[in-house]
Amino acid sequence: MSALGNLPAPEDVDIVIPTIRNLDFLEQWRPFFERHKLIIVQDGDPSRVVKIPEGFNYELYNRNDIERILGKRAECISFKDSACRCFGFLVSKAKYVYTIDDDCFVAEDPQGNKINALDQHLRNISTPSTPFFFNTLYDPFAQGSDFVRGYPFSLREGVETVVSHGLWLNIPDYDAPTQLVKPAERNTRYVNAVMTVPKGSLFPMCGMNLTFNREVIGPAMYFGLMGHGQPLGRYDDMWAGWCTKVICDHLSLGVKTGLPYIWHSKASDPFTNLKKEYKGIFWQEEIIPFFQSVTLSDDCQTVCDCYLELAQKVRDELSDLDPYFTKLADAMGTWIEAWKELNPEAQGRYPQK
Ligand SMILES: O=c1ccn([C@@H]2O[C@H](COP(=O)(O)OP(=O)(O)O[C@H]3OC[C@H](O)[C@H](O)[C@H]3O)[C@@H](O)[C@H]2O)c(=O)[nH]1
Ligand SMILES: [Mn+2]
Repeated sequence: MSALGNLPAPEDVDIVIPTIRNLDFLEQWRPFFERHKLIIVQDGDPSRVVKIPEGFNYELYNRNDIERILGKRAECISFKDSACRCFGFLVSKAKYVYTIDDDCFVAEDPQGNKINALDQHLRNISTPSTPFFFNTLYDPFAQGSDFVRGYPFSLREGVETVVSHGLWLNIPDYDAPTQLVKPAERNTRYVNAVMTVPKGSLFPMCGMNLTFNREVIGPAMYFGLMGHGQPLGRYDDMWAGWCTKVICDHLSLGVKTGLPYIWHSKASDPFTNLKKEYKGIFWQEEIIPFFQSVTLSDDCQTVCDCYLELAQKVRDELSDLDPYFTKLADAMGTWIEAWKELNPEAQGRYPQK
């Protein structure tokens, strides 16, 4: 089946970029980005001037803006960590968000064509996902693909796709221990596939090259408390991904991963990363079984309701692991309060079925 949904209009897609750098990388993306609004979340010193190439339509927010807009609720937005990007999700008014790191450039496919990552994400998210039964020819809605023999016809309609997770050539998104033992490893494998993450399976969501339906799953895309004053780093996107996937499974919404690729240019320091990650490396051995065992009640009416129920479960079941999880559960609640105040129209509806 090659049903390619109608791609969203430029005004329906905002691009959120967290940054402690300058944004020269945008020059490479200009053909693909310049019709979209950029929401730039400037982390670190708010007095630093961020150089933004001419010709882009952007909103720029620094820590002072975050505190001005959110007041006391700003405490749920991380400082000195890329997790700050979720503030951009909060203030966007677009149906879709694409978030990308400022050291990610336009990649080329094996034929040497420049990859319009945003276009591929929008194709992914504009066609259904198939979480209930794995299609061995990958995404059946991609051009030149279909459902294979034996695939139940009753399941071929699929479900609404709300997340499209892209990948990275050159510097892969490895954790610090892997970076340390494989410092020279570069990802040169271009796998031409998009697939649905099956229902009941979690996945490590990376925020480097990610698109989602903000109106539906935005409330679950809280990049957890990291960075300054927190015991953890580099688990912000992972936390958002685990919460999102549990809620998507509950609401029969779809998550796809695979194409598009971007070219990730900078390997961050593995020793710094180890200091940020190390608690997460053993905590996640308890966190993953928690998310795998979570069941959400049927009377949750919206993603916001699901998220608040999930936050309560975090508070009840993970606080013995470390008091941090009580703080994180509180921050999840604050996030939803801020979301509801700034986005009353986007509570994350149940699928209309
Ligand atoms: O304190 C900070 C540090 C960075 N940023 C911005 O976040 C983006 C990612 O930063 P960087 O490329 O230095 O980190 P990586 O290790 O490559 O990124 C991975 O780990 C962190 C995130 O989860 C990220 O998505 C992963 O890919 C970049 O735009 C920095 O400017 C920041 O805002 N504050
Ligand atoms: Mn990077």
